[in-house]
Amino acid sequence: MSTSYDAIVIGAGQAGPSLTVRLAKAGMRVALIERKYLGGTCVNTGCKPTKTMVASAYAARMAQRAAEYGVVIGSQVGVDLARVMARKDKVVLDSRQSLRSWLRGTAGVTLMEGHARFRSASEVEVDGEVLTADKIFLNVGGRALVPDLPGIRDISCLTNSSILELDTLPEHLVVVGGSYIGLEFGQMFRRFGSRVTIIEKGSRLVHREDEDVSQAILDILSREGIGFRLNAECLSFKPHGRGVAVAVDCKQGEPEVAGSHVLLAIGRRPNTDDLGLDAGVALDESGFVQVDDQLRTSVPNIWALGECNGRGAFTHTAYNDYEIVAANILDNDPRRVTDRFPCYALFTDPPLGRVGMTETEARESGGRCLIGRMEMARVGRAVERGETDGFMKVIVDADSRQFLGASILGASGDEVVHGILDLMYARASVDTLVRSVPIHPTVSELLPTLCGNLQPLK
Ligand SMILES: Cc1cc2nc3c(=O)[nH]c(=O)nc-3n(C[C@H](O)[C@H](O)[C@H](O)COP(=O)(O)OP(=O)(O)OC[C@H]3O[C@@H](n4cnc5c(N)ncnc54)[C@H](O)[C@@H]3O)c2cc1C
Ligand SMILES: NC(=O)c1ccc[n+]([C@@H]2O[C@H](COP(=O)([O-])OP(=O)(O)OC[C@H]3O[C@@H](n4cnc5c(N)ncnc54)[C@H](O)[C@@H]3O)[C@@H](O)[C@H]2O)c1
Repeated sequence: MSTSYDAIVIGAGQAGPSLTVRLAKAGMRVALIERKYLGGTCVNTGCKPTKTMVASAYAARMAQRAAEYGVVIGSQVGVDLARVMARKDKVVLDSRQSLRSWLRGTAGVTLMEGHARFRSASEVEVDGEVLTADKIFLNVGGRALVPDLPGIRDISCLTNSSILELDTLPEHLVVVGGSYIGLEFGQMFRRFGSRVTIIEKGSRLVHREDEDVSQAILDILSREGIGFRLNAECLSFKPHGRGVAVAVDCKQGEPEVAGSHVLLAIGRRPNTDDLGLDAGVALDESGFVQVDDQLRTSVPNIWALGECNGRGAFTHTAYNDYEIVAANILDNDPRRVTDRFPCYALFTDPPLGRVGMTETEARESGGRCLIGRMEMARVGRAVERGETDGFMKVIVDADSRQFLGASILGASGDEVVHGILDLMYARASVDTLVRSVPIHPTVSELLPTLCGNLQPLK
């Protein structure tokens, strides 16, 4: 016995729910299967809880700096982790609940709880129940990578999910991995009052960024009292007192870091190993589903969206995958993955807003480029806010005069970078920005000045 649908969506992450509703509104009978929490990583263990906690950490930091602003706080500033977590839990639960109401309230949608596994290219099994459909969409996302590092089975180690359940503040949090997850959690817990050491295998933080960006972030976080161990090439763990000792085998410094807690933040792996994909869907060597530019897999009528296809590891890329698939299937609009520009932010304080090429990539491209750079200390609004760390950098094609990329590390950098991103989508010339009249006093108001002083990239 099986139940037939027009479409099956596996995973209620950042693409699945929107696609489900869109297909149902087009008249299809759609089954959406989720094995854990509606909203997937972003809502439950990713963006939403972390940015809610980053907001608490920012409040703590501003309270600690209050005297610099002439604000007097009577007693010592403290952080109540239980209340930080309760605030985070409310934001997460509200979001999950509103998603549930939306899906339950949409005619044509059947929401199923359970783990989905393929039986054949058109049949999926959930807890013994078999579903069939002509069209199947994978939105299964990913989870923290926890490799079998020496000693890891002898200790208790946190991931981005379990750290969100802590009820006491770590005395000394050792973070393994100096990229998005490690830096966001590292700065947050430092501001809550933990001692924090970040261990990174590479020679610098956020290695995808330009060296000046990596260095500036290291300097900013070091000034907040975070310790770093770079070049930690040979990692191992062992129990130590009530905590963990992490052997780092660096070329210099102490060979071991002992902490009360360890957070592993060394990347993600796709949830494709337990889907029964031997039904024929091709994976790459890291387990990501292979897709074409319109997100079709190697099996006709199976699509893969979001992090599991290896074409983006962000909420906005997963959501754009939904837009691409819906446009192709329902609107006869051939949208493609390669239509989008890479963009993301690192939500440290100050944040890093990024779009398009780095300076290094522009140099490697061999094209004729222009570069502009300005320190945040020159930006009036940053001075007024007392947040002058960082700099802005733009890269422009010298021939077309269109933007190739930008790195905005500084106050509101995550927002300011959209001024450049919008112009990239408009295929507009840098001169459009140079001639614009921005609002004073904002950080964005310095973009025309920055872009009016471009130099050849050597
Ligand atoms: C700590 C952290 C912070 C982040 N911060 C940001 C940020 O600020 N901005 C940003 O853009 N991105 C951020 N990300 C990345 C972002 O969360 C992910 O890229 C995004 O959630 C991926 O969405 P997705 O739809 O591909 O998958 P997911 O959101 O992971 O959803 C997949 C869903 O599929 C379900 N599932 C898996 N297998 C099955 C199965 N066999 N049967 C049924 N259900 C299944 C899972 O339970 C899950 O609910 C962050 C990630 C982390 C870990
Ligand atoms: N702000 C955001 O948008 C945001 C925030 C958090 C996470 N994310 C998403 O989550 C994904 C995963 O983030 P991440 O930070 O876990 O992974 P990552 O792949 O970005 O970085 C992993 C880091 O760990 C280091 N590393 C790997 N093995 C190591 C080892 N044995 N010892 C020490 N260091 C080691 C790597 O050199 C690298 O710097 C990102 O790709 C991103 O898409 C996004």
